[in-house]
Amino acid sequence: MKVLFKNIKELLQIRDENTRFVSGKAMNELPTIKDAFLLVKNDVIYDFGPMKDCPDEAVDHVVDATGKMVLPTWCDSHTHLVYAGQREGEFVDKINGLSYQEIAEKGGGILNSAKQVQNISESELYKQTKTRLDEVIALGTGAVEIKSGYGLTLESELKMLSVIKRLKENHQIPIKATFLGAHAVPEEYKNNKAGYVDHIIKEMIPLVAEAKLADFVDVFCEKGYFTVEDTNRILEAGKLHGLQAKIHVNQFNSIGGVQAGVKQKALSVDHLEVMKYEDIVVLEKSKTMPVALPGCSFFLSIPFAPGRKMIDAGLPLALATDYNPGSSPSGNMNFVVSAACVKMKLTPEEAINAATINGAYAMGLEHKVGSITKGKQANLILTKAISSYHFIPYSFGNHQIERVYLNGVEVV
Ligand SMILES: N=CN[C@@H](CCC(=O)O)C(=O)O
Ligand SMILES: [Zn+2]
Repeated sequence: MKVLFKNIKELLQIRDENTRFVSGKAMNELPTIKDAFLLVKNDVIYDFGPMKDCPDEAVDHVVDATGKMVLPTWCDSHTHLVYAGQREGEFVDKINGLSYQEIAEKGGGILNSAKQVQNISESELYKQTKTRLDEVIALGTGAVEIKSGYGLTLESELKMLSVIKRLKENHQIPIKATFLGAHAVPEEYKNNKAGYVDHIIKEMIPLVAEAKLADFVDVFCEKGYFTVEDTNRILEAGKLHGLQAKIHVNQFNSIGGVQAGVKQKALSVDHLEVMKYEDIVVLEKSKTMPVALPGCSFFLSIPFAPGRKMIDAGLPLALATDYNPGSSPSGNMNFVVSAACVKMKLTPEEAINAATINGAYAMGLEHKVGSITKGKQANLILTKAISSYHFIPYSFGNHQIERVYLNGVEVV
């Protein structure tokens, strides 16, 4: 199957295959070609360049992109898409003055979602999640990471991971699965957190890894959840079973989670709303991708990750939605890109890099998606007719997507 996009007003995020991510000053560069063509052959980007070099060959389908732009689909490297029911009651509690921690203390929060996941069938959980996945694809997401962590029992964690496995089988976009058994301490272990950590290490991780249900291991390293010591122990166990780390750190407190992530060679450290000087410094010498989640900051009214500071210090940065029922009930990467510009003072170039190539790296998918590169999967956004790509983050709360293509085939 051959598809030719021609007369593209501007083709965004052109990279060679050696660019794995961009950092520091380079984040402010977004390589483009104006008046371009792009040829898809057999699901992948086969060729692209200026219109004057457009090949004159028979194709199955031509897309005339006059006035419109083409860019790689968004890479959302941090989501909790698998959950049951909703938690809008907590949203109202929050409006009425309760904090995230206070809601968790009275049985809401992650434990509320865990109860709902424990009481739902796998097929119903799959159905609810598939709807959300289809929605985010329509919003331009073309690669996604999905975590467990609302099961908190072996059976329910496996249920969540099995749902992710089925999504992988039935969807065209690359999906990575992360085991997040250490998301919260379940009710049964309320007075025995060490017992739960042991259960994760001795029973859960070996089974999950053996069944090949996860690509990564995650821990919510935070006061009231899991300590740095717990985190190190769990990540070591994950490593022994072939699971690389991607962890929740510094959402409310800087307690050494970033340092633990770097020590354990985590692929990413995510949240980072509260960053000390030493947290930024330790990342400078690592290959760990910092991931900011502006939707969570917006929804919980907590600080935004200091993205400007991190990029100015020479770091890379990725952006993700954190789509989940408690702290970010939205999987809209278009909003995330806008919020990063408005609230974190990223330029449109930095935000687009953070939401594409750097997001791909944060999932270990940079060889497959995240840029317009020959041989990468042809997961593409065709915008509406827009005056410049700055209009993408500028038009916040809206989106500029006319069509989404997966493997070169129009899906929306
Ligand atoms: N912070 C920990 N986990 C999720 C929120 C989970 C929830 O509130 O249900 C997050 O990434 O924000
Ligand atoms: Zn999260």
